[in-house]
Amino acid sequence: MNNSLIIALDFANAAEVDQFLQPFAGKELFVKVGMELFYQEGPSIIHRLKESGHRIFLDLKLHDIPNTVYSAMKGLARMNCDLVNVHAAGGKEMMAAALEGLEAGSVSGKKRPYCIAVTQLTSTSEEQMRREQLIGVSLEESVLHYASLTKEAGLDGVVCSAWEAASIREKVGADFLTVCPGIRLSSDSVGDQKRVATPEFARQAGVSAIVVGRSITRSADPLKSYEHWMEAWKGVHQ
Ligand SMILES: O=c1ccn([C@@H]2O[C@H](COP(=O)(O)O)[C@@H](O)[C@H]2O)c(=O)[nH]1
Repeated sequence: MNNSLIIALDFANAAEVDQFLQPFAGKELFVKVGMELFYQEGPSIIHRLKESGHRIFLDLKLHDIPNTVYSAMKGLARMNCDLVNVHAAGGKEMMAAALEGLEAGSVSGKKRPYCIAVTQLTSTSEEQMRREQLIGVSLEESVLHYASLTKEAGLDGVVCSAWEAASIREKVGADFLTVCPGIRLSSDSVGDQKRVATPEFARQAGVSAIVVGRSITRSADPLKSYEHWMEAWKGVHQ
């Protein structure tokens, strides 16, 4: 899990995924399947990606009452993904239920998937959080609070921006996963993301894994772009 670059497969259907993955034939990637793709293709896309040897982050960000999340996670566990997630805003009881569901549904003899919680979306700014969520502390304090709740619920880590990763590691522990989207090269457009960071910054902050979508998936040459990203991200890890 550590030092991974996870490609966000934000595509409308399996045909688009196949087209994107064509130049990567023979490479074993770490990919993220989110709502857009999963809601169209369902579990079959997970099975296909697994058959090709890819590791999978199933990014469905569950957020509901504990009983519902327990049952949903029990079902998702059967797909044997590597990483799944919930929203920390659902609360400690909901997060603990997610973990119980995962353990109950996991394929026998296999380790359950890692389970992490979204703190504040990387598309949320501090000003927006204060105004819309009526949270009266700084964004970093809010993220740290959610990270502590997540740890207390027994989960493996959080989704956060690279800006909060070092404080989270300091507060919650170095083995607690920090999975960070909102990563951009300095030449990339930021789009809808608010808390962005470069891969170099993420690496220096000790981030466990970065999630990269459009910078690779929308590039004219995705394989070249991926290799460039791997160099920027992994360079110093080697
Ligand atoms: O806080 C979050 C949680 C999830 N995401 C997801 O990551 C990717 C980022 O894609 P880019 O194209 O690199 O912006 C996307 O799938 C989001 O759903 C996030 O960005 N922030």
